[in-house]
Amino acid sequence: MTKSWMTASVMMGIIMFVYQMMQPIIQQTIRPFILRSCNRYIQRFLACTNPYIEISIDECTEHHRQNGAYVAIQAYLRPKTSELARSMKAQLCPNKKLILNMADYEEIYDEFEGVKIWWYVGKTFSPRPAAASDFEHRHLKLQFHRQHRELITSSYITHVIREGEAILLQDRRRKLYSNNHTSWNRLVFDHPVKFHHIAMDPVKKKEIIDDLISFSNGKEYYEEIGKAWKRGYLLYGPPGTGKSSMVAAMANLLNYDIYDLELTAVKDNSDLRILMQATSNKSIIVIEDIDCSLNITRKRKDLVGTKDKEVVQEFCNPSRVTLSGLLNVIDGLWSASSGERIIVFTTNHIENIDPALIRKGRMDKHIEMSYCCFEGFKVLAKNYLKLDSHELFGAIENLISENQITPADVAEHLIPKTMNDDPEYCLKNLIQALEKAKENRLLTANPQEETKTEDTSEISEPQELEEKTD
Ligand SMILES: Nc1ncnc2c1ncn2[C@@H]1O[C@H](COP(=O)(O)OP(=O)(O)OP(=O)(O)O)[C@@H](O)[C@H]1O
Ligand SMILES: [Mg+2]
Repeated sequence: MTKSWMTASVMMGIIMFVYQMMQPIIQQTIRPFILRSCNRYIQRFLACTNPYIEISIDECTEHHRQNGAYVAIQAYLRPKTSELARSMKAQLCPNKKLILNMADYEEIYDEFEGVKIWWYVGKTFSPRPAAASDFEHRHLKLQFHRQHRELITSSYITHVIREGEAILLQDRRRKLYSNNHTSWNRLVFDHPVKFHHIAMDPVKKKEIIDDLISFSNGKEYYEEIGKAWKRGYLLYGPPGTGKSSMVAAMANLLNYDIYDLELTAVKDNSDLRILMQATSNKSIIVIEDIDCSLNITRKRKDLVGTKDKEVVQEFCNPSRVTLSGLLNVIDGLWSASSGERIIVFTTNHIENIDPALIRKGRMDKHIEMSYCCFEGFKVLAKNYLKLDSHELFGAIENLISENQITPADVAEHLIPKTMNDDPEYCLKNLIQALEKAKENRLLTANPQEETKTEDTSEISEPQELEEKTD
């Protein structure tokens, strides 16, 4: 009996000794291993019982940059936030628009193809922030039932980001860039003109709008046919017929920036290449008065010695940009970039432009901006006088069909000059000007019948215009 007690005591002593020896190993490896295994089983158990999946989108990337996906999702959620959230954060944008985002820890739901999805704004804190701004880390968490995993990961997230980007594009302030030798200066582009302000044949206007919209929605189509996603427009017509206004209306319709390229400020072809490469997608690159910008007019040699304003300008022009340089840069830009771009040339003298510059494929659509027609007048009367009809419209219709008057001239007569100028007064003003122009035209056609000489109409007559434009 005593012997067995002694053996047991020795055994206990050995066990205690071995345990003491093993303790550090148990603490450092075995215990964490057991805990990790338990944790994994707990996680698995929870995953079996919790059917929801979460996706987290951080506000900033690892390099402390703003995460584009977060910004786009936030924009997508804005309409739902203002409708559903109970706690929101208000922010004033540079365009003076108030936007509402979800406040921290707020949750809202969304629905996609009949599936319910929850969005939640979470926040974590850095124990050792590198900077004060690094202390908080916000994230958006998306939660959905696991049976919709395929739909959410393959379609919903793409849909959210695409929609969010479209909202951001709509909200952003567009830019107007103008160039010096090799760089662009940026201004906010706030021109208010829209297509409904443009006076022109309504059928032609609709055709242009449709063309622009189908271009801007044509990413897949252009990919499919293997063509760079670009389109060229040539706007031609007399001064004051709305060419520059049309470019602004195009930018407003498509939400594009405008690069107003002044070729006379560009030293040579290589500087032109640098400038063109610095333009961004979703933009209109416009070269105004292309025929006077460069030494590229077709009749340059024939015109030497004349007093034509453009010819003088042409020979004073220090730019060494050439026609072939311009063609190479345009074609190079188109073939090097797949982005959405429009290039517009405007001119008063289409006949002076080298056909190579405006051939189809470079300038896909040639749009003539011409004198004001009656439909155009109605647009201007609506814009300036808020008139849809008036008893004087009949007289104006007849007079407009007999005269060539630019929309700029019509606008000038319609615009009230004082607070007391009512719409009828402005219409009478226009009628008077049109009658004077008609009289003038008849006199010029038949000088013998000259009776009055004091006419000083501001309206351009066809003969005068031809003199100016030749
Ligand atoms: N078609 C038009 N529709 C509405 N307004 C027009 C139109 N054409 C001209 N205007 C008015 O006349 C002003 C001058 O027009 P705009 O500068 O667009 O003409 P333009 O064709 O570019 O002339 P230019 O050949 O001299 O550059 C505009 O600000 C606008 O108020
Ligand atoms: Mg213009």
